[in-house]
Amino acid sequence: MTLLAYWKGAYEAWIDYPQRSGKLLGGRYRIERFLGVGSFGLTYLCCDLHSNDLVVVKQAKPSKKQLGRELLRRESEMMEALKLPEIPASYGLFEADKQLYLVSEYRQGQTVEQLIFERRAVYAEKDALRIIRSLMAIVSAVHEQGIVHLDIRIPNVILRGERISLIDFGLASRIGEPARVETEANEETRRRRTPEVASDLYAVGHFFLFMLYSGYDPDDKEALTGVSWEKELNVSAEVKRMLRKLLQLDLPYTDARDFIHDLDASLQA
Ligand SMILES: Nc1ncnc2c1ncn2[C@@H]1O[C@H](COP(=O)(O)OP(=O)(O)OP(=O)(O)O)[C@@H](O)[C@H]1O
Repeated sequence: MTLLAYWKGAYEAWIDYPQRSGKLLGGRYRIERFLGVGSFGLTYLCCDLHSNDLVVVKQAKPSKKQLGRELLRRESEMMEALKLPEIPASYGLFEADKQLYLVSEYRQGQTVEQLIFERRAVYAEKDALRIIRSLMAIVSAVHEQGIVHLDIRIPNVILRGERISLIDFGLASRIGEPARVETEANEETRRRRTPEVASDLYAVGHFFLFMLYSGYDPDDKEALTGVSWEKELNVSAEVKRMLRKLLQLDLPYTDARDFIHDLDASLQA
């Protein structure tokens, strides 16, 4: 690494350092807790002093300059366009101390990532099918409005009992618009980021695999490292068929409703 690259990295880490708990943003939102940092934003749980409600406030990462701000504006626009009960409501953007922030509704619960990796939740095939079915109801409603999420992953789905929420619309795009991927992006990134229905379904395929792997104990079996999910996971023939289509190993689904049809048939079986 060159000395310049080193200093640039150190400078960015410094300007992107999360703000402290207790600080008031825009004279209204008191930081309760830092929730996390993504590629383009810093997310905080805040108390809205006007309503006394907890809200989520996302700050465009200072080091990402104009691009970070543009993406936050887009995220706000997408959330405004998608008023669905399973998507946190957007309360709009504000600017303070030259920083741009997006305020949205806080959804209690745990992300599927936290449930699997921290709570050690284990999902049997039927449980996973039910959750994927609820997720697909949201995904399909998003698609019906001409939008694709493009970042469906286990940290972006929150569960609380039967209630499911899909968050993080930072990469959401209108179906058919040009892909916003770098020219040197690999095949996997293209599959996930091209603004078309198949990209979300591909991501749901991986989400589904994460849930099914939650019950996988490699000690139960011979050393299978490096062997594909089809050999490692003990799943029904119908689930295998759905996964192969989602993951584009067989002729892919072109519409979320076709996958939902197969899910319903499997759940009723
Ligand atoms: N509306 C919300 N309700 C509850 N928790 C939330 C909400 N939005 C975000 N979070 C929490 O904050 C974390 C980071 O938020 P978010 O995914 O929006 O940020 P990000 O910067 O885009 O991160 P990444 O790109 O790494 O997913 C989430 O994983 C989740 O735990």
